[in-house]
Amino acid sequence: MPPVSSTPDVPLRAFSRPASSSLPVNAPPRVQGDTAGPSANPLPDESQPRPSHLTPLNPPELASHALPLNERVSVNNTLQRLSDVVILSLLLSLLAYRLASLHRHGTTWLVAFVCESWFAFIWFLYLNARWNRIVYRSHPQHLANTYGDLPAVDMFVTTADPTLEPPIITVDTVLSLLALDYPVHKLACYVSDDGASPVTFFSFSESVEFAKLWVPFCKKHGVRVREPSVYFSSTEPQLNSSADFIQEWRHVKNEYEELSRRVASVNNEDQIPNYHSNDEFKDFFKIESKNHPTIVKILWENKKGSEQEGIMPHLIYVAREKRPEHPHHYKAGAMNVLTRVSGVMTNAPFVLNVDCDMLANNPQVILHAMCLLLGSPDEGNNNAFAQAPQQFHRALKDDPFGNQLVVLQQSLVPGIQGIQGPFYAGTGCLQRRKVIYGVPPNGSRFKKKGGKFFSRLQLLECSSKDNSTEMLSREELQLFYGTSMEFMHSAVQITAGISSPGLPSDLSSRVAVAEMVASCSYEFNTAWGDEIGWVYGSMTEDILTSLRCHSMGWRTVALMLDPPAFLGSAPVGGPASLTQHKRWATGLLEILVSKKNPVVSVITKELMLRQCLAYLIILVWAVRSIVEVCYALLPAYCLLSNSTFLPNTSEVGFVVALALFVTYNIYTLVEYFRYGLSVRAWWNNQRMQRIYSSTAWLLGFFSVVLKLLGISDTVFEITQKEQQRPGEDVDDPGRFTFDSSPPFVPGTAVMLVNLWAFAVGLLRVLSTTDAEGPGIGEFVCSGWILLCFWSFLKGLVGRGRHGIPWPVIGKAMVMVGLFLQCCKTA
Ligand SMILES: O=c1ccn([C@@H]2O[C@H](COP(=O)(O)OP(=O)(O)O[C@H]3O[C@H](CO)[C@@H](O)[C@H](O)[C@H]3O)[C@@H](O)[C@H]2O)c(=O)[nH]1
Ligand SMILES: [Mn+2]
Repeated sequence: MPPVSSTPDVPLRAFSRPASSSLPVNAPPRVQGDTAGPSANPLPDESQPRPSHLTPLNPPELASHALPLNERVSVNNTLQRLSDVVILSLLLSLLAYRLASLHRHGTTWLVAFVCESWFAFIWFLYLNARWNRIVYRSHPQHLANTYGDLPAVDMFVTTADPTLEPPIITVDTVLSLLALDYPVHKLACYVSDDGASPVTFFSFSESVEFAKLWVPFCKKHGVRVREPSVYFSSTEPQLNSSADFIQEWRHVKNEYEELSRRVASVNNEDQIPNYHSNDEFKDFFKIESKNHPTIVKILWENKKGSEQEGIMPHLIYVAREKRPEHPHHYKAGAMNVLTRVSGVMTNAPFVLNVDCDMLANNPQVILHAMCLLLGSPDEGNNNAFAQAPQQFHRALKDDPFGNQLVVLQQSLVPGIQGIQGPFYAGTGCLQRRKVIYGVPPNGSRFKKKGGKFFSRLQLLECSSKDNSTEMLSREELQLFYGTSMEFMHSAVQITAGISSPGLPSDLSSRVAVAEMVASCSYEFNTAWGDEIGWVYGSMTEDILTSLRCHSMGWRTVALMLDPPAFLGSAPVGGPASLTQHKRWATGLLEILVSKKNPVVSVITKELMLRQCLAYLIILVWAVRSIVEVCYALLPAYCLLSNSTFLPNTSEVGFVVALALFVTYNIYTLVEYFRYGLSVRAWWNNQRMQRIYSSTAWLLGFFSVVLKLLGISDTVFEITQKEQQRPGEDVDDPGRFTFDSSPPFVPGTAVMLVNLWAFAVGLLRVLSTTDAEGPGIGEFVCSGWILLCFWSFLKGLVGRGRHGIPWPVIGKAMVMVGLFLQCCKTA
């Protein structure tokens, strides 16, 4: 759905829409990428001197008469609130009924009571997060009037494995960033390659020549989607296009096809042309991806005074040092290295980061984001970052793996925005560099000055305001930032808000320093990974880092644009989807059981209570699995042991349970309709929710338990990125696939148990007239679970990737046997 414009009836809160803005909300000025002619770029023409009456203003000093950069709009959601309350009341009524009749029933009622209390708690968390809905509209056309001088932005892209993440995907993503509508000399793009792969490096060095064609082409013709594979596969020149345009279009297309052919033809270093004779590659000779020194390469420098100045932004390749004996902290470690490397090279006050498979889909994305971050405190100066929701391209129809997150995000993000703001999601986010350096928002101080670091940073802040950094000794600064003088200097500029960092124009002179700050011992005895940078200690470093930001008292804002700001790829197939959910559940539980959990931050820091409750929705995923599995086994248990866990049809409680079942499903269904989705998408999400919770989330729970017991550490398993697999599966890519990884075992067991129980229960009903024992409710519930696990049922008879492997079935059988034993002894 168009996220913002679908709410035309909303009352405006803070600003009224200025008469001068005739553009539709958030719509890009031009969307025809295939017609010739310059795009209606809201940026000031860089070649023209600025009119003298437009004085450039620094963000904090924005004049009050300036046209608003954004509007804050609160959405009327009375009906939503009402439905949320109705469902909560039904849940509470059911609980009350259970409590009142507990003495008449056995343990099954107690178990049901505990599970349903948990569900009521979860529902309450959702209710809280959806209560106040806020959306923002941004007006990039007003930026040109207000800001002659836009702040610089460093763009980070991470990749880690050329097999799971084919380099062409990363190259395409980078091309889409380089071509964004933003002054070229204000941008720099840094690529982190955790695989230290010569193939990835080769792909990038090959892409530079094409980028020099692509970036000017996009800007000249106002191309809508600036990722070449998407652009060329979805656009043809229109009939009325000029001959010149068509010729240019063909040329660029051919060059792109040539580039992708060259990149695709290289799978290992032996296939790289002139690999051994080319000096460019000598850093990669004989290195292992997990054991090598830092490699920093300037692929393109937008050099002042050179012939090609301004053709495209800087492009820098970084493979940080890796040694087997040093922990690398996965993506968080990579992001921290990029922060430091860019700090000593370009040191932009804003940082944009995306995952390797997440293309910039809206060329004005940075401009829109700036509208939410610049201006007066009212307008965005107090926002730490602008986060775009995760949206996906080439998404499978009807969301067969329930991982396109449409409803989850559309319903929660505006709600959380009404509290302290959306969470940092690891990708598609423009943030202030000073927030990464642990600087709290203006005027906000910690209630409890526990950490030495923060009081020192405050000291740092006041000392640098009067421009005398001597107040902090070099040793003290080192404790935060590490030993590099150059980096410390750059960090002080950022924390003090000095806008024009006096960095050398010659990037190559900074390579040696960059290599030093990218070494793996650099962070020893510093605040990196804790109070500075991306936070270590969780597989979901994004949420942990997000939590620190909100705990400092920052607000954040969602970047919901139409067309969407960024588009990523959602995993396809059972194994990849479950791997991702397992990592998320693991990482989120790691946060919940750590000292950095939000409950602690509410008490000791500036995290708002309601924001903490919003975080809990996701942090409890792994814990939820235990309850969900219990509840999924409950009907089977009753059918097998001839008992009940639901009120029978003659009791009032039955009506409550039925009403709950019906309202909940109608509520969620209506939600799917509201966002333009189908019944099938709704069902897929309902059933995948049940599948994730008894497979991936459960395994996530156990990996954290093992970590807490010190038995094994948690690992970041990279998601396989979408790849066109010719031949196989093209007709049914949405069909569930299996492999022998552990998450499939509990899922198979839950399915088998319910299958067995349903059959046993049915036989009993047919053979006796006993009025005691399970009733319609237990049958419906067990049948519902079987429907949810239908793909597992099909997996019993499926072949190849569509069949559950025998070892998995075997292990599941053992679990089923144990469960049946429990039912007997009960
Ligand atoms: O050691 C590593 C592992 C991963 N990555 C990169 O991290 C990104 C995300 O990895 P991916 O396997 O695609 O995970 P997703 O589950 O798709 O990512 C989501 O979840 C992650 C946390 O679990 C966040 O970091 C991501 O930003 C968020 O998009 C990719 O660009 C990887 O190249 C690294 O740079 N180094
Ligand atoms: Mn990803």
